[in-house]
Amino acid sequence: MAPIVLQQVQKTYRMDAVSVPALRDISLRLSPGRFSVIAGASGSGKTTLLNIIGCLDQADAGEVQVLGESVRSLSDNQLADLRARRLGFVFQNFNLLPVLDAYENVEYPTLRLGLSAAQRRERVGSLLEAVGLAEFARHRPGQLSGGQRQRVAVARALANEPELVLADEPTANLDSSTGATIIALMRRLQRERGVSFVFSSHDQQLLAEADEVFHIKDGVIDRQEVRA
Ligand SMILES: Nc1ncnc2c1ncn2[C@@H]1O[C@H](COP(=O)(O)OP(=O)(O)OP(=O)(O)O)[C@@H](O)[C@H]1O
Repeated sequence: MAPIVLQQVQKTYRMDAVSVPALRDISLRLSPGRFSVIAGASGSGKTTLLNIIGCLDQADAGEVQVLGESVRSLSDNQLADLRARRLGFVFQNFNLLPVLDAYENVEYPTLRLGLSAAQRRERVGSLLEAVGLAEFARHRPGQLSGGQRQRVAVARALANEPELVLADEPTANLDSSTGATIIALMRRLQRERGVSFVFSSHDQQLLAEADEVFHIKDGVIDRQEVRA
C-alpha cells in the first residue's frame, strides 16, 4: 500500500487582503518502505505539503490519503489518533521538551498507547541504544549537542512504532558531518524496521540518499525521480 496518495491537492493561505497560493495542484504517490524526499527551494511549499501529509493542516481541495485512510472522512479525534499511533515526526528544530530528559522525551509518545511500565522501559531503552545515546538517557536537551538532540528526536519519532515518519528539513540545523550521521542513522532504522520515511529538504546529502525525489516548484511537482 502506498503510504501517501495525493490527488489534485490545493492550499492557499488567506490573510486580510492577500492570498498566497502555497500548493496549486499536487498529485503524488509515495512508495512504501522508502526514503522519499520532497525537494524544492525556500517558499516552494514543502512544509505546507508535509503538514498536510502529517494531518497537521488540511488541504482546501483535492484528495489526501494517509496510510489508506481518506483524511477528509476522519473526525478530529480520529486524526489525532492517526497521528499519535501511526505517524512519527522529526522537525528541523528538534522540538524536544526542554524540561524532560532524553529518556522521558522518547517515552512521552508511548504514554497513551496502553503499554505496561516494563514494556515502555524496554522500548525506550532499546531505542536510545539504537541511536547511540544509552549513556545520555538522563541528560536534558540543553545538555546535549544538536546532533544528539536530533538523535533523541529520531528515537522519539519511532517510539510509537509508526508506519510512516515525516521529517521536515531534519538536517537544516546540523553541520554537514553531523547531518550525514543522522541521515545514516535514519536510513539504518528505516531498513531495520521497514518504516517509510518522507522528508522535506534541499540538503544535497539527503537527496543523494533518497529512493525517490519529488521536486516541487511554485506549488506544483515539476519533476519526479525514482531510483529504487
Ligand atoms: N501560515 C502561513 N500564512 C501565510 N503564508 C504562508 C504560511 N505558511 C507558508 N506560507 C507561504 O506559503 C508558501 C509556501 O511556504 P512553505 O513554508 O510551505 O515553503 P517551504 O518550501 O517549506 O519553504 P522553506 O524551505 O523556506 O521552509 C510561501 O510563499 C510562504 O510564504
